[in-house]
Amino acid sequence: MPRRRGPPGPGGRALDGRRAPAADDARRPAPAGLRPRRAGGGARHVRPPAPAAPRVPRAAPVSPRPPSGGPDDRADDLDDDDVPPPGVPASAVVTGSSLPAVPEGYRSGFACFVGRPNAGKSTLTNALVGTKVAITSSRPQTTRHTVRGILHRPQAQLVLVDTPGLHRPRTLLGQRLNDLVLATLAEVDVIGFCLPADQPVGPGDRWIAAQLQPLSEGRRGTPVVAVVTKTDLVTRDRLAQHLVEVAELLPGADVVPVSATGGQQVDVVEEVLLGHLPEGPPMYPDGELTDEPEAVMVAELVREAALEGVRDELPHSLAVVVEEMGPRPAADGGERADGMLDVHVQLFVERDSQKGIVIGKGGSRLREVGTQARAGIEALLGVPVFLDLRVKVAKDWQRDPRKLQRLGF
Ligand SMILES: Nc1nc2c(ncn2[C@@H]2O[C@H](COP(=O)(O)OP(=O)(O)OP(=O)(O)O)[C@@H](O)[C@H]2O)c(=O)[nH]1
Repeated sequence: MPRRRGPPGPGGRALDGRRAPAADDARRPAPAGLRPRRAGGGARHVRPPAPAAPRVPRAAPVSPRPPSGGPDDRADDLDDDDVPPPGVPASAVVTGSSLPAVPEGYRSGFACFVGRPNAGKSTLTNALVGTKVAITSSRPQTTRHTVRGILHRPQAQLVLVDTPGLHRPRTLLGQRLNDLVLATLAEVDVIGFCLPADQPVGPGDRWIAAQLQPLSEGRRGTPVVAVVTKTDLVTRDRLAQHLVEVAELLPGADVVPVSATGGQQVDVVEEVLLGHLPEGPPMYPDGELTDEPEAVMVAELVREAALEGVRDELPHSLAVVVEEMGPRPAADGGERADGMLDVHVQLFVERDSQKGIVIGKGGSRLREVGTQARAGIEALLGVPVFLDLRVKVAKDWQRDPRKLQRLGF
């Protein structure tokens, strides 16, 4: 049976299905490594331009399996056949022949949000982009890979890189996520250090500040902006005190208080970040809001739904992989008029007891997760979706290098 791929990618669609106006050129950046190649010349980037190539599949190649409607309650361990190869396909650049003129003084570049888990980085990323490109939850360490959201302004383009929360790692996964963040920080033009106003500046923040110091003082001299998040949760007095603590932690840095959920000062964060970008042409086509592969976005929507209402260690133990995504054939083997997609998703947990929680009594919880996730996926893809969720145990995957690799970390 041939492997199937996902539907053609809807470049620029966000997790809530919103899509900016279509781009009039066909440039696509490459997500491998932080820097995409610049469409308009590439002078600022080290990598040589890739040969022009067709759009890459946005769904990970996956192992075929028969469609099925219900949860799989077998307690299997992860093995070579269980997980498809790591899910983020390398993209490629397609260079447009007629690029629009870039206004004089146009700026473009990367900003990265960094901070402790749960500091509000993803929520702020979504607020700045104006749509949902990253999943959020009240559970710490929700973000597990770097997510790019793209802001298009008449005089500038800002690529926001939302990173996993920096923390003292307790597992190999935690270590890998920290390494990913530190590698990202070394490449961006400006760093937004998020410090939630409702929590005192603590040892975790001081540790992050120490990681940032060599970057801001090094050859690149990357500017650090202190972004005090969740200001709606504290009184004015508490906020004033917090701002003083932050200014002491990061002497000389711009400090911007913001409430992403309340929409207060989001424009100021944007203005300050844009002010630190170098001059240069846009890197992404107009209208592109994210370069997340579709299969990753689908898996993230399922994980976001599954995170609802679970406690303790379970959020950390949950991993989600899209195994297969493809059009459901009509009865005669041709194409269905409604374009329905079959989407097969595997949820991994670390222990049998966790599996029971995720599935729920008689499969009730998994059904709820499926209903919520399906709504999000249908909004994203714009077609009806048959969503097949299965739960498996991949014992201690967060600490197992082989399993981590199979899960894309
Ligand atoms: N009241 C309030 N809540 C916020 C604000 N920003 C984020 N939150 C909440 O804080 C929680 C964590 O937000 P995220 O954006 O997921 O935090 P994060 O820093 O990306 O978290 P990790 O992925 O764990 O690193 C969520 O429940 C958000 O709704 C804000 O401005 N005000």
